[in-house]
Amino acid sequence: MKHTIFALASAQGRAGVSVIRISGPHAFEVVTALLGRLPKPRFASYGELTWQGDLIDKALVMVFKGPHSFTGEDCAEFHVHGSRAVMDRLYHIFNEMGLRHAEAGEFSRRAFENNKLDLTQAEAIADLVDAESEAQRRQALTQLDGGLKVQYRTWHGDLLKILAHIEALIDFPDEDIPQALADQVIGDIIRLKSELGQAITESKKGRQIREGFRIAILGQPNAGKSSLFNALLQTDAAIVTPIAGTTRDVIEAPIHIGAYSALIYDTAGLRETDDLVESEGIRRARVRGEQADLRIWVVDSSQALSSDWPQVQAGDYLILNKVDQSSADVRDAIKRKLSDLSLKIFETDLTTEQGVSNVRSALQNHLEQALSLSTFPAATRARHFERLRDIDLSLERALGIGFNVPELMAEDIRQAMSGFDALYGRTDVEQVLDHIFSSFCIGK
Ligand SMILES: Nc1nc2c(ncn2[C@@H]2O[C@H](COP(=O)(O)OP(=O)(O)OP(=O)(O)O)[C@@H](O)[C@H]2O)c(=O)[nH]1
Ligand SMILES: [K+]
Ligand SMILES: [Mg+2]
Repeated sequence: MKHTIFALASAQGRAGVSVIRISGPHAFEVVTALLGRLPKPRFASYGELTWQGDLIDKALVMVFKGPHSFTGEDCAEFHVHGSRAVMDRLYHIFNEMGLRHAEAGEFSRRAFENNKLDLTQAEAIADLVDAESEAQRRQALTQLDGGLKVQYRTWHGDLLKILAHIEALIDFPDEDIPQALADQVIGDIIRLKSELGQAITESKKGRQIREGFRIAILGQPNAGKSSLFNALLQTDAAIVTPIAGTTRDVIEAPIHIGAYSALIYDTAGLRETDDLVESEGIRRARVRGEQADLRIWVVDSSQALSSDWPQVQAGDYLILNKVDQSSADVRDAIKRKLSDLSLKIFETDLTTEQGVSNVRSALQNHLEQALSLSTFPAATRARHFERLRDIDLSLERALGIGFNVPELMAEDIRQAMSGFDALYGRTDVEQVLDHIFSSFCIGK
């Protein structure tokens, strides 16, 4: 028989009220033992929790009868005063009663095993708990609501129909295959493949929303990169000095921009150097630049641009900094030199933060455009992206083979279908499930 498990469902630490959740076959016995009665399911009931004649706390108690509960098992919630002492005493009693403290993600895992959630929804719970930005919250909620599940089921159903048609056609000798039906099958695969292609593109945005849009600040030493980093974050997290080569490691900080979460990176100034430490910092800076979703180049506009600079690409931002020390003519010359690249150019004086608000509002517009989703919800995790890509490849193969060898085509369609099974968690091996649920927090 399954263990009855318990865990704090609310945040750790001292609080006005803390919620302890228990789930499993003995949940109701525990409530009856402590409260002296079993409240009507789904109704809050206030009373004294006592154990062996000792009053533990006064609490609000709710019970949920399985399968009409989060985990699908009998569940109970104790809303107690959130002190260390109350918690310690209750945990001790639960242990005495033979309950076990839940592992990370164990409540959600039980919900999944009892078919209360599929894997996409379980993942959405973890995301919702972790959500910091408005976009992350919306995305997780849509997914929890079954947005991805419904989409995947629809595609899975389409594949099933396609497979049934192919199997019907397998029985025809080549020359007798009804062409209209064969054409329809091919047309259906092409349509599905294009929808999938769109989902794969969107899943990149989904990941940027979930993990944070990565913005790298790059440029030569002393251009003012760390000054910009600090100005955007309104902190002094990065060291700013007149010494070229001050920043060595990549400094990363989360930043909220409108409804979105982003990660911003300050990096070492790019130059030729014999210094071992600095050159490692520069290597890391370049890597960040390549991986970034957006690059912001900072230039000291009072200095002439060296010939090997900048390595800007279309779509990058260019900050002409130190306008207090440069002339408009020089800045215009730089702009002319770079005019064939489509860059967004800004002028700043970072000692007074002049021009920073323009950069900030451009970033907000940029994220709103880059991350607006056409088909909501988007797949947000690498796991989804990889599976969708595999499914797409199976369809590609099926189209390549066509009705030359319908048996092989059917096999590819079956493979695509099993990709969706894995996405809802129907066929995934234990290991994958362990991996996914262990990343949850305890009490979820
Ligand atoms: N006059 C003037 N000085 C600035 C401006 N922005 C930054 N500085 C100064 O330029 C120097 C270098 O600034 P940092 O922000 O450390 O430059 P960095 O690009 O991070 O430099 P490294 O980390 O060494 O590559 C500091 O002394 C800043 O105070 C500006 O707009 N005008
Ligand atoms: K510096
Ligand atoms: Mg710096």
